[in-house]
Amino acid sequence: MIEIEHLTKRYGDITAVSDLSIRIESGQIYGFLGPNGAGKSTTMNIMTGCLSATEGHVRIGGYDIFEQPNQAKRLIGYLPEQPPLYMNETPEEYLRFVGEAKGLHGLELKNQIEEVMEQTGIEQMRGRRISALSKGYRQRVGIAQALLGNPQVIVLDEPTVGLDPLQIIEIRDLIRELGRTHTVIFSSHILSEVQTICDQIIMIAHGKLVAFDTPEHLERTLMTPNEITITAEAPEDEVKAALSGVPGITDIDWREGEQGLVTACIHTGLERIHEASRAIFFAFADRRIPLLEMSLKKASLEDVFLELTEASPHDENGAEGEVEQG
Ligand SMILES: Nc1ncnc2c1ncn2[C@@H]1O[C@H](COP(=O)(O)OP(=O)(O)OP(=O)(O)O)[C@@H](O)[C@H]1O
Repeated sequence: MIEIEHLTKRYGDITAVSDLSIRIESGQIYGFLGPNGAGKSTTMNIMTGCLSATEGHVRIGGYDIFEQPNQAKRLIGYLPEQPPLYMNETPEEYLRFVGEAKGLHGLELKNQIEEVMEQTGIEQMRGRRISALSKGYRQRVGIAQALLGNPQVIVLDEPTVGLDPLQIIEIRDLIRELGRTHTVIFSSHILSEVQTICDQIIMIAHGKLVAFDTPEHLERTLMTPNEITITAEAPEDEVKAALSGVPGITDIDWREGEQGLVTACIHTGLERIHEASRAIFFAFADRRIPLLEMSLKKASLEDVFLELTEASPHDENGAEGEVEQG
């Protein structure tokens, strides 16, 4: 559906997107994840024909966005980070204006406006000025205009930013709903959001692709080890002896325990956390060593994100690499 090939965008000395290649298939929800300044908006602006590229190609449904912009743009609806809403207009007036700009008119325009207002739940607000709407409803109006013209792909740049928790839930539900009938690509720097909504995660940092996978597979294949923390009531040498026969342990950090107690943070192999915790339990039980505490910390998507997007010392953009979470 969308092919991005060797895409590069430079703003003077700043390389916002660097040799990015992605292939997006129809009918899935893609989360575009990356820290601030990673290049998400730049990529989305190029993909939707709003910005030129320095190098590379983008094809939408086989049409080149730079050479056949009209055909390519017809297949894509876009909600930019700051949608150009006309505050003095009502949603209905605004949608009519956008629809006409997309080449719709007459009955078709009227029907489509009704349809997108229903899809985004803004019918009740049709006659109010946009300036009087909450941020959540304004965002819905922005999504409604993206849906006009029946595009196959919907691209949403940070659609939940600045919304309150209830509005965030509503917009996420709307994205899920749209995912049933459209290919949806939305950017975010909120991990939990991307994890719960998307079928695929595209992760970028410093303008480069660092991961492209399902949320589940990304979590399973990351490099961060799992951790098991135990507290046992026994001398340290007995605890060491008990752990020496446990398979799957890659490393142990010994922590200072209270009197008579030993605390250790045990690292295990990637997929072996339960195997290791079961073996630890029985090793201590066999030796009748009281195990007072055992807690598991599984590697999470957050770990993957931090691991893959960590700012490199040679970061040419000077990007901050900060992570915000919802
Ligand atoms: N018009 C511009 N002129 C110069 N530099 C720019 C311009 N637009 C973006 N940049 C730079 O390009 C890089 C990528 O920016 P971009 O807005 O695409 O990132 P982003 O991932 O969308 O970030 P955010 O989540 O903060 O919106 C950043 O270093 C940014 O400062």
